[in-house]
Amino acid sequence: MGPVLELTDITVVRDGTKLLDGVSWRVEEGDRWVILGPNGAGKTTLLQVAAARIHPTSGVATILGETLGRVDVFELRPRIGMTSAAVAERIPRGERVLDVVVSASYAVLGRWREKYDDVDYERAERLLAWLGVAEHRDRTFGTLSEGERKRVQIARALMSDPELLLLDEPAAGLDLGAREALVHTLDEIARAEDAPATVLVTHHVEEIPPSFTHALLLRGGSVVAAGPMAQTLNSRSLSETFGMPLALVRSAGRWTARAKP
Ligand SMILES: Nc1ncnc2c1ncn2[C@@H]1O[C@H](COP(=O)(O)OP(=O)(O)OP(=O)(O)O)[C@@H](O)[C@H]1O
Repeated sequence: MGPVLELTDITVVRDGTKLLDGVSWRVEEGDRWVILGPNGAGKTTLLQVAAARIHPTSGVATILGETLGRVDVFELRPRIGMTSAAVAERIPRGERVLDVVVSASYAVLGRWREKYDDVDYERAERLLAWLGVAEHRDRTFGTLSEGERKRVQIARALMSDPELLLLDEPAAGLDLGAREALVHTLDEIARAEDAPATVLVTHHVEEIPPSFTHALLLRGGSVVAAGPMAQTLNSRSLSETFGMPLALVRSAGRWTARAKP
């Protein structure tokens, strides 16, 4: 089996601006990547290419063995689980939580017309339980707290048993307790025996689950460093990525960073 994702020298241009500039990146089965970079670095754009949501302007993007431009993306997308603010915005606020999750089996938002089997509902309930939000199954999505919504979205992303899981800032907007609980859950998901290759986008090294294996650092649409965590993520590479002197510390598997005086 080839790589889960392979990008070769991809560029994304919008309105004459290069949002991504010559990015090459390879994700193998079993890899768990974090993408770090400042605001506007191109992280979401990169994830959208990986999710087959946008095509690169130049370069080659191969996702799950299929090359963008030569594949029906509507067949490819259900094989990819994704959470992002943009996806969350499209979830109807009046939708029942259980339906938000179950409707992912057909890669549709808003439960209408499709028929689901008992086995789909059982899987959705198991996922909600795993994510710790089973008791909210009959609430409407709009009544949940931000942290609960993030968990429901992750359950939804896992519903179709994806081969690639993409998480765009899943901890954004969470309080400290909710963030820590989510990092723990993401760690559990990543450690699961049949876990899909996973990519997590964040601004904060504190949000990297201990079991994550690789890091890609992005600045101004270009890769500063990419590879196994131990060789890639350090004070020097992080300082270059964020354009300021930073001290990075790892303790008990978790990372913290602060500006150097
Ligand atoms: N259609 C567009 N035209 C011009 N510039 C765009 C367009 N879409 C996005 N951009 C710019 O591309 C850059 C990269 O955006 P992107 O959302 O990928 O960054 P990001 O690293 O995810 O940022 P953040 O951390 O703030 O979410 C930003 O500077 C953004 O303003």
